[in-house]
Amino acid sequence: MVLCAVRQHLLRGSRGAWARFLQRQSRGCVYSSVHGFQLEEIREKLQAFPGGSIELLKQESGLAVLTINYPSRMNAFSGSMMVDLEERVSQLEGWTDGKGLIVQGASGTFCSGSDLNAVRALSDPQDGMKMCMFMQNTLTRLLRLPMISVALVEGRALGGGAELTTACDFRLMAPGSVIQFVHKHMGLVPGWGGAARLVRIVGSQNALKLLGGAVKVDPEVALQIGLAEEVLQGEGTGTPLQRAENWLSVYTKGPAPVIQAVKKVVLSGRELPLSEALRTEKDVFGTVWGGPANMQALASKSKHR
Ligand SMILES: CCCC(=O)SCCNC(=O)CCNC(=O)[C@H](O)C(C)(C)COP(=O)(O)OP(=O)(O)OC[C@H]1O[C@@H](n2cnc3c(N)ncnc32)[C@H](O)[C@@H]1OP(=O)(O)O
Repeated sequence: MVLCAVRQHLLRGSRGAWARFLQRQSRGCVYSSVHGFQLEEIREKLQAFPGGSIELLKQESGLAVLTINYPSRMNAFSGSMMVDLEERVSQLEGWTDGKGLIVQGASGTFCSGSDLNAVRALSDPQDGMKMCMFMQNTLTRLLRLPMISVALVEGRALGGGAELTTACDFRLMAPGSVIQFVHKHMGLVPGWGGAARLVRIVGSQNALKLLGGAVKVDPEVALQIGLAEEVLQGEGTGTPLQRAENWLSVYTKGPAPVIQAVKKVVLSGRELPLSEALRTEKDVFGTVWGGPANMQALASKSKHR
């Protein structure tokens, strides 16, 4: 089992509840050496397909912006960007002040999936499986970050790009944007965990329609089926990113330990059997009970009218 320094840190001290949750969930990853997954080997293979980057901007407010940046290929994922993403997720795992995350694409479009040049070169099934395991691990860790995450979809989210949106807690769509699981047209199914997550977000009937028909999902349909939370209307009220930040700020207002605890209890409820989820909730509760925010609220005799 490869365990990065950040997650080793999480396994210690005051973050015991979260550490136990991650332990139960294979330390946040799905695959390890037990499954034939060799992190360094696949990293090296992916690095052979360079281009683009994944930018991370952490703000003092506790909000971070992750940008998929390869505009000349409509922000397709090169191999080196897959490695970049894994590194950025590690940085976010170690961010004690983090409360919220927005994932966006550069230059007004989200992401057109994996870079078809890399896909062609990695068309051997064994390589495909390795890439798939690598991205499943990374996107699972992204979804399990102890902060509230939003995919800001402008332009197109295609293939792996559509899968990436499902690794966030919420999806906000700009007018005219599209989420499309184009895999069927490529003779594929999702491999980055997008199908499993999509079923949990929109239900199996809707997921079957979206994957089976490679349907172009516009914001209105996305709202109807619960894929998107909101369409970011409002010309003249700032950029889509500013509007997404405003939307997210409602949920990230307050001290980081409390926001992180909220995400942790929801995540354990979503992922664990009830008895285990209840035990995790108790553990997380113990980290905020009698904590600074709790004591301050009690001292100010707050009323919730
Ligand atoms: C498990 C993962 C599964 C996957 O993700 S498989 C990949 C699924 N994605 C795709 O098949 C997207 C293919 N691309 C397209 O359909 C179109 O390029 C797209 C995104 C609708 C944009 O169309 P247009 O606006 O007409 O622009 P365009 O086609 O001229 O594209 C601009 C430049 O971007 C490139 N591009 C777009 N998507 C790419 C991709 N995924 N991999 C590699 N290159 C890609 C495209 O080749 C073009 O480059 P160039 O200007 O011809 O050098």
